[in-house]
Amino acid sequence: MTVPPPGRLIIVSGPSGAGKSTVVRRLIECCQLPLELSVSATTRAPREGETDGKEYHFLSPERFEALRQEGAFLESKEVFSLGRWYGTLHEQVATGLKMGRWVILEIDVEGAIEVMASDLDPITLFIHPGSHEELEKRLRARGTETEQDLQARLKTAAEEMKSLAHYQYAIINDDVERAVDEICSILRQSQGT
Ligand SMILES: Nc1ncnc2c1ncn2[C@@H]1O[C@H](COP(=O)(O)OP(=O)(O)OP(=O)(O)O)[C@@H](O)[C@H]1O
Ligand SMILES: Nc1nc2c(ncn2[C@@H]2O[C@H](COP(=O)(O)O)[C@@H](O)[C@H]2O)c(=O)[nH]1
Repeated sequence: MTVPPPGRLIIVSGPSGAGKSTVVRRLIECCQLPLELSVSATTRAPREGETDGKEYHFLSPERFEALRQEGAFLESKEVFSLGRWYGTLHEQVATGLKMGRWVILEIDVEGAIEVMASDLDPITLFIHPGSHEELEKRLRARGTETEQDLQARLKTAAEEMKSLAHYQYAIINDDVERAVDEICSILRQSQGT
């Protein structure tokens, strides 16, 4: 039986609305590496068009807390301080890495810093849109948040920008295809290291 080459862990963080999901989706489509997204668990409600198990595992607060108590999460955070939890499941990561996949965690800064301190040796990327004005424009255009939620996301964004120095690479997502090319080159260069 052939043993697959070892997998890698990749962390993608950045303010809500920076375009992380858009860029990661495209990266997985077009970068010739065995990339896969780790599907996080969350207690937030699904948005229109989101499917359980695809964008997230949508859980009740009780189920999420039970999993937390069991130690099922590599990390979990109450992102935006609005009572909604998000977490990376150990099993998602372990299964992907064992199969030689390059597993992408799309997670907030606090969760990312926790994973950086582990022995998983992640490649770390911080995606931002170039300006706070552009971020607000994108979040408003996406139209998925209430005004209260949007304001919480913008406030958190200002805080998250201060953590950019914790990351190995900062990517400006001013153009999706350009950002994807840049990230794909970074990942390819790290192959074999
Ligand atoms: N380079 C870009 N230029 C203009 N609009 C963009 C760009 N990249 C993404 N967008 C748009 O910005 C919005 C936010 O993108 P996306 O949902 O991917 O952000 P995100 O960082 O994953 O947000 P969240 O953290 O809230 O999940 C979307 O409507 C998306 O189509
Ligand atoms: N610490 C973690 N943060 C996570 C995880 N999954 C997503 N996120 C972060 O949440 C925000 C908001 O996501 P949205 O889908 O509600 O727009 C996003 O910016 C991610 O940074 C996780 O498992 N752990």
